Amino acid sequence: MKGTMIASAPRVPQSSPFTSSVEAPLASLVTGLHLSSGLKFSRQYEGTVIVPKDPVARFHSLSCLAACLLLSALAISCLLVALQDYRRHAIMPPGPSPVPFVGNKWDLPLQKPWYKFKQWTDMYGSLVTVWTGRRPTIVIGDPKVACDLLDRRSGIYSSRPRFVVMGELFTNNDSLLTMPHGDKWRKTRKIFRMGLHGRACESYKPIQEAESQRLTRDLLVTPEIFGKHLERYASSVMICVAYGRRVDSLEDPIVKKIYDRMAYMSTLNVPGAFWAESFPILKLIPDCLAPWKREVKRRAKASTEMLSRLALDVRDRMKKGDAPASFTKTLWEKKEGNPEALSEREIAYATGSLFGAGSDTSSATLMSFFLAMTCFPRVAAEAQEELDRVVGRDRSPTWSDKPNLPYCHAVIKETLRWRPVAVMGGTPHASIKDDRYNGHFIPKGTTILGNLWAIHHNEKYFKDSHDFIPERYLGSGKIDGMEPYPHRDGHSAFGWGRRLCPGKQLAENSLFITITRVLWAFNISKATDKSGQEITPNIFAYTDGFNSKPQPFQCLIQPRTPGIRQVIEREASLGEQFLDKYKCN
Ligand code: HEM
Repeated sequence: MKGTMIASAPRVPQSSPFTSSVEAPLASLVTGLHLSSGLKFSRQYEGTVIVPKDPVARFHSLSCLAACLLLSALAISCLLVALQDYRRHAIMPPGPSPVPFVGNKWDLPLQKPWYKFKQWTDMYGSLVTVWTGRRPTIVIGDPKVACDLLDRRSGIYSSRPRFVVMGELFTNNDSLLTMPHGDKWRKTRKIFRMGLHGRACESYKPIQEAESQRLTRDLLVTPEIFGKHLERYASSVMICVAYGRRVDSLEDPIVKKIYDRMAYMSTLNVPGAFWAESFPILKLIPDCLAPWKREVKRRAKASTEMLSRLALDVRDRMKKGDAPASFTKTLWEKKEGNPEALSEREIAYATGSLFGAGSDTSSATLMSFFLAMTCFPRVAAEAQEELDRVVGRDRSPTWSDKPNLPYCHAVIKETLRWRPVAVMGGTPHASIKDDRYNGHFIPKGTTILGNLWAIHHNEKYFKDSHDFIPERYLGSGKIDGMEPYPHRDGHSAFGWGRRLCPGKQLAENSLFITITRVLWAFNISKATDKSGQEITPNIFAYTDGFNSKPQPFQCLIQPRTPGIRQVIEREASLGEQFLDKYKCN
């Protein structure tokens, strides 16, 4: 008690930090707290204030008291927040126990989280809540629940979570993939429908056909680099669809630039790479103090310039009358005299989204098909029997054969189910309204992941789910004892509801024309090592990341007959002739 004096409230000196009528009671509380061990609290209520005599000690004492008060306030707020979170945890779907404020950060694996999420689905049920800090993510592991929420209630569950760095800073949310639900998304989505569905989609079929003829010849000449051929095929189709120009090799400067952009974008979405994702306020730090932000903006500017150049090049070719049909051409045509149409920048970004969303997904799915054919030779033999019966050996399959090839069609569906490239369901959804489902509360702003690894390997719907069995999709589609899949496609590889992949039709056409051609043309089997032993690829060896594809593996790709070899050569020359108009210097 040394160095303090007791004074009555009206005598608080004017120089005191607590002078106003509001602050005076606060002063008494502060002081009371500081000295609570030696003074009776009742004195506060008597209006007394305890002030140290010595000004330095007094300052010291007051600042300690202020710190104590702040700490106590902080502790109380933390407690209240933790209590509120505890209540939220209790009413939301179950999941691994979160640590206050940290959530399940330490439970989350750094790689291939879909495995862990499936384990949690098996433990906790079809809806699992995982907390990143205080933000909930609900992981769906059952197809019926995914359809109930993401399809049937798509008015609520069709937004995207906030992507501070990739969405807001890098693309200004001009990329459809990360665009939140709203008018801009609706307008862009409409444009995608117009440019990729129905008649537009039909107009791209000749490109897909000619490119698949070229792919078949590539596989004939250098089968050992089949993975590269599949990537080139998918890239060329996407660049043709997007800009009306094809690419002959993955070394094409345009492809390299686009791949470089995609590689950079994938670094922006790595969890934990940017503090601004957890603390969005950091986005407001001035550029001069945030080198990371300067770099993102520099790359964004270069990216916009590249995409704009590609889009403007189409417009220039249109003026010269030298632009074949393409998505960008359609957008420029719609822009003519229509003030509501997309701006130049929006056109550049809309078309820019196509390549990122469509090339890797298509080539990865085709890689999975090759893996399945290597490991399940019975299936390839069944499909070839169908192809020989329907198509014969004098020509390769074409679009008109589609209705007569149910087994091949089932192979395509089974590929999409067996190893979905967007293994976590693609970009997560987010809810825009509080909701309830099966007695659980799902608050507005919750991130929702449809974990396709759990959904497509849910044993209630798919027996022996890691076996490649196209017969699941034949007949009634209902296998004895199995629940019927709640979506008519029999899988959810293209996502759900209003966010369903707008390139689905285009992708399905690509898969049809390439898969039937490859099966018609080649025998795919296991490669052998130096001692003649068969090499069996690991059907679980897949890459990590947003799109998961098979790790490189070996297989033997051989033409089925000498006659087929000749047909491949002949058709590839016709394909090359058609593709001439898509060549760009
Ligand atoms: C096998 C090939 C493909 C697969 C498996 C696939 C799968 C997906 C999935 C799962 C989503 C997320 C859906 C959701 O959020 O519910 C998606 C979105 C999207 N896909 Fe695809 N996709 C493929 C090919 C394509 C192609 C060829 C294009 C373009 C021509 C494309 C363009 C898009 C776009 C723009 C989105 C974002 C839609 C939005 O956020 O509103 N995709 N895709």
